[in-house]
Amino acid sequence: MDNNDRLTDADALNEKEDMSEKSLRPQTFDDYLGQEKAKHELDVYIRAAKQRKQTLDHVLLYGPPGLGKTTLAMIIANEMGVNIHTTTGPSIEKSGDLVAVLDELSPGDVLFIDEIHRMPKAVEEVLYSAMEDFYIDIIVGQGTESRSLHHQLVPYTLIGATTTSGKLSAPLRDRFGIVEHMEYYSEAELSKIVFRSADVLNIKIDEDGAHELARRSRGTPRIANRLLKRVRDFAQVGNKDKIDYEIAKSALNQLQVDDAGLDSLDRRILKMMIDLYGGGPLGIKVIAANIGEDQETIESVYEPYLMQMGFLKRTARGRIVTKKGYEHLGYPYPEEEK
Ligand SMILES: Nc1ncnc2c1ncn2[C@@H]1O[C@H](COP(=O)(O)OP(=O)(O)OP(=O)(O)O)[C@@H](O)[C@H]1O
Ligand SMILES: [Mg+2]
Repeated sequence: MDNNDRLTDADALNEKEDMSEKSLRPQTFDDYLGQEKAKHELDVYIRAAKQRKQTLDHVLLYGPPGLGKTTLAMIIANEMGVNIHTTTGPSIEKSGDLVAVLDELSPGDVLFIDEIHRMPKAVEEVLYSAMEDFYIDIIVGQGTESRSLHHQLVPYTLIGATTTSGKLSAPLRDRFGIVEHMEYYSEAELSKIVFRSADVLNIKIDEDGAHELARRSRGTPRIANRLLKRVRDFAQVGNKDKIDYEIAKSALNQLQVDDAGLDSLDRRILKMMIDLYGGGPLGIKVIAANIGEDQETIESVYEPYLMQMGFLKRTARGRIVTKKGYEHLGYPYPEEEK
């Protein structure tokens, strides 16, 4: 099965969906639901920076896809009253690309680098001084003729986003004054997000319908929004003018999202571990090889949610399926020592 088509895949969207995401994207802290800790801290730092008439310190946002990192970066720029320039780690191939991006900034602007852990090492090293002291040493000429030019930059705020902070080198990580971890959303928060999105998209949904969607959205707003649109299709075709519990439930079942929000690939991981390896312990490489997904995706997308749900546990010897995981799949739990 092509994993890019998976409904609960929170990763990058095609352009069409991205367009409608824009209208769903909250613009202010008030509209940005959940993430109370990050929101509160950022609100304090932003107000303090504004009072001092300084740029905001560099911010690192990390957490699984679809939890609102890009949205939060845009809100930060918005609340600071500055422009945001957006790029991605892998698209900055050479240090020259980075210089070009930095030279476009006006004083105080936000530079948002998505997937910052995938920036080439050579570029990353140039970024160190650009972050710390707002300058870059540019090497001109070749061999013995080469010399370095001190290139001054305007003060700016770098916001980096990454799905796993462990992928970031220590020197880069240390240069972020503010580090915020994005949490999975609670059902109550996701319900509110579903209501807000339904309102924006002109979809009628009742309390129980919204709750059912929220419960099965992997704690992830992007998935909640996507499921909402698909469930609306089922409601429309079934001649219902409002999404209620029954429609939400039957649509989500047809979409193969189970009542813990697990999709077919989540379940395949657990099943494989039980059927082939007695529930573990298993190394991440073996899991990735058996599932046919790359290790980074397993580690940043699937594993965090399975662990959050308590279906998977990390031990010193590797990953194991928990009793709760066995029970969720309807397998008997082998009671000997695990
Ligand atoms: N706190 C929130 N409140 C309401 N809607 C939200 C919130 N966070 C995210 N969303 C919705 O979820 C969508 C995805 O969020 P966003 O693109 O910011 O995620 P991301 O963390 O940047 O994901 P990725 O790692 O894939 O880049 C947004 O378009 C928005 O509609
Ligand atoms: Mg993003």
